[in-house]
Amino acid sequence: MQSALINGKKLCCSMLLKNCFRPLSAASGKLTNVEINDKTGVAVLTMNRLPVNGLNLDLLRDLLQSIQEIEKNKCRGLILTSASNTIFSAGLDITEMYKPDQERLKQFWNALQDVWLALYGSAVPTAAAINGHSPAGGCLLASSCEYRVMLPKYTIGLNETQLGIVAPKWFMSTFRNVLPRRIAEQALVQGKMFTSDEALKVGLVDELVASKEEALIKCEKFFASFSKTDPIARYLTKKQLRYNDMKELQDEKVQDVENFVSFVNQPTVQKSLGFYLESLKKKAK
Ligand SMILES: CCCCCCCCCCCC/C=C/CC(=O)SCCNC(=O)CCNC(=O)[C@H](O)C(C)(C)COP(=O)(O)OP(=O)(O)OC[C@H]1O[C@@H](n2cnc3c(N)ncnc32)[C@H](O)[C@@H]1OP(=O)(O)O
Repeated sequence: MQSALINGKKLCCSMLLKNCFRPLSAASGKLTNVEINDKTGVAVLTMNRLPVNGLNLDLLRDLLQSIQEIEKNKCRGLILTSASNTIFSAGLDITEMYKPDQERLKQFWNALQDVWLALYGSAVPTAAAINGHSPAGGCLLASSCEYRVMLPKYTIGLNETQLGIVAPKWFMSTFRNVLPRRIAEQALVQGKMFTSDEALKVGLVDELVASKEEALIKCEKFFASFSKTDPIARYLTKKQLRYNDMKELQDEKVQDVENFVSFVNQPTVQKSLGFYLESLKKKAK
């Protein structure tokens, strides 16, 4: 039986998951759910916008609120996962970008920036239990965490170029923080979607496991590996390592929204998004 060291105590892994979760009510919005493991202090943040966890403005706002509440509660770790059995997140909800309301489009991008800044820069250690496909924005969220565990037979990657769109610099920095530069460059220009096995091989994910329960246990073990590390020293080290990536966006936040809005509104981009949405719908029929 697997076990993990939590607060200096050796605990059987099934004990880590059974009967010890309580909801963090302030953080549970309509589209996210947060539960804290009372034994370990680890929060599980579940995206619950089914069927595909498309990141629309509302889900992004709920995610931000949840991440902030988890930080406020000084949880020992944050595990990001999905309520779906097959999709971690389908990435940005394309309907937010196709024929958009201009004011909402700005708010949408601003919300994505804020979620990224909060997750990438979180003082609480972060991990992703990737229990399904994770394209584009889904991959961005997972790659912003410090550790990733994935289930087999799914795909993950930044596929923007395949959609005729260009991933912003901070998407690319997030990828480069995880992958060797050459692999990141090749994957980004190709818009490559990695299978779970390929993702493990290149280091886009840290481990593969057979079930969501196992993924959560692995994430708990990752957090337990910090039991002898000073939490403030840990956070300040992470902060320094990620400082340049975050500063780049913080300094250019307004310009970044403008770039996004102007890019998305280009007729050729609108056309690509329209075709893509149509192809997704046809596939669903
Ligand atoms: C010159 C330099 C300038 C630089 C400036 C920078 C400016 C920035 C540019 C903009 C960057 C924008 C970045 C975008 C990142 C993204 O995240 S884009 C989204 C990418 N996502 C995808 O490509 C995923 C697409 N979906 C799928 O591949 C599949 O749906 C799935 C594998 C996730 C799930 O498959 P399955 O289980 O078979 O479900 P489906 O039947 O396909 O889907 C069910 C249902 O959901 C709808 N849907 C799926 N994904 C999305 C989505 N991302 N958005 C909206 N809707 C989605 C799908 O159409 C089905 O709907 P219906 O049931 O038919 O209504």
